[in-house]
Amino acid sequence: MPLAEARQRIVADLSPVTDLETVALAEARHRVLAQDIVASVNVPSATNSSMDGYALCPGNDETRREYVQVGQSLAGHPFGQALEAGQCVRITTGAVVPEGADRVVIQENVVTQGDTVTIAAADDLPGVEANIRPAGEDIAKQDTIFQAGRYVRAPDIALMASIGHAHVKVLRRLRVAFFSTGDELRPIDGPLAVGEIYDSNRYGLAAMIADLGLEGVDLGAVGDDPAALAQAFDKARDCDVLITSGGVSVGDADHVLDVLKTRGTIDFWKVAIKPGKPLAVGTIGNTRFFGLPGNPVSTAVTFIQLVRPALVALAGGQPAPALRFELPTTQALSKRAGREHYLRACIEPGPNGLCVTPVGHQGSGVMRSMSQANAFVVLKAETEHVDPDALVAVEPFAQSVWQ
Ligand SMILES: Nc1nc2c(c(=O)[nH]1)N[C@H]1C(S)=C(S)[C@@H](COP(=O)(O)OP(=O)(O)OC[C@H]3O[C@@H](n4cnc5c(N)ncnc54)[C@H](O)[C@@H]3O)O[C@H]1N2
Ligand code: MOO
Repeated sequence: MPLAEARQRIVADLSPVTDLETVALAEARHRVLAQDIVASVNVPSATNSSMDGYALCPGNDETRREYVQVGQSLAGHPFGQALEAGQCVRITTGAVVPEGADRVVIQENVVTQGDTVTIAAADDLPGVEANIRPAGEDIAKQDTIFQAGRYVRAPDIALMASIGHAHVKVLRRLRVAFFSTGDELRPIDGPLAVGEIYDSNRYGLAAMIADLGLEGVDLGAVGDDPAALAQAFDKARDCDVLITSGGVSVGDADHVLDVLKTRGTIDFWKVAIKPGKPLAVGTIGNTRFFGLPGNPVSTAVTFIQLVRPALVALAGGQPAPALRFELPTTQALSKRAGREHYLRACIEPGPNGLCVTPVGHQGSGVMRSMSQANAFVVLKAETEHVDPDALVAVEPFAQSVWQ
């Protein structure tokens, strides 16, 4: 199946979670908002100074340079009275600007003698509103700062705290079960016999699921045994999603699809992507199923490119479109026509601006390429050759996957 069609089919007809829970704001990071967030206060709450200096009431005399200091307004300790023409107060950053004052002069620009504050140079006369932050400059009371469906990031926590929003209604976390398959897999804290390998994909999957803020349910490593696989499938029934790694190709021990057929349905199998061709997508009852190929880079690439947008949508969020742009490649690239290729690459500064270089060995078992890379180079299915310095499509890893 062409990659574009697979992408479309994966996100079509998804039923996002709807159950809500209320969490303390500090727990809301990487959760999906289940309510619009409306400000009940202005931020800042009062008109205040952005600098340490003197809040001035020039009256009708814009060129006035001499003022009488009648008090002070410190952050948390407002002056509390109105100023008259020719008066000023000492003011600190964040302190309330008293009524009557309409500008602040920074303290570096004045000389003081007793109660008299003089602006040293005519050039330093502040204009109206200088160094003043109006009430509601950031958020006005009744503003909707976020809409339901928003994925909460660290700055959002600060913004909600700034309006005193102590508890937040969020969607329940998507439950994502996962297991790896293969008789060769061993726990990572034991020895290896000949032909055995550590079960690295399960750790990679757990980390990618956790990175999204979703609840991972680790069902362990399952041998190449249809009965054991069937049991593992059944354990995932109360989860929203099941992701497996391995056993989806055409080998004698690749039983995942046969077992899936006894438990649910296969929507499609095999996508024109490299790495990741034998990806299988299906359903078991209400659980969405993604059978990822076992080669570690294939597991990671199919998760990022095809599973992640579905997880975001199922969790109640909006998958962000891929941030894709073109950069010159420092190397010639060759491939066979037929599949869209996702090369692991590094975007780096070059002599004429940014360029991109594929990192190391591109084999689908070579996980170091994933670890070292900071971007994918995407080559179209029909592409066979790219010359050095030609523009290629690039997708940086750092982009957000939630809108
Ligand atoms: N005759 C054909 N052979 C293969 C084809 C094909 O079209 N015809 N497709 C190849 C492609 S492409 C891929 S990708 C792999 C995927 O196969 P499976 O999903 O069945 O994966 P396995 O055979 O179970 O494992 C592949 C490879 O990955 C290692 N592996 C598996 N699980 C883990 C794990 N949890 N942690 C680390 N490494 C793991 C496994 O040992 C194998 O080396 O099939 C090709 N074959
Ligand atoms: O296409 Mo498979 O996923 O590379 O090795």
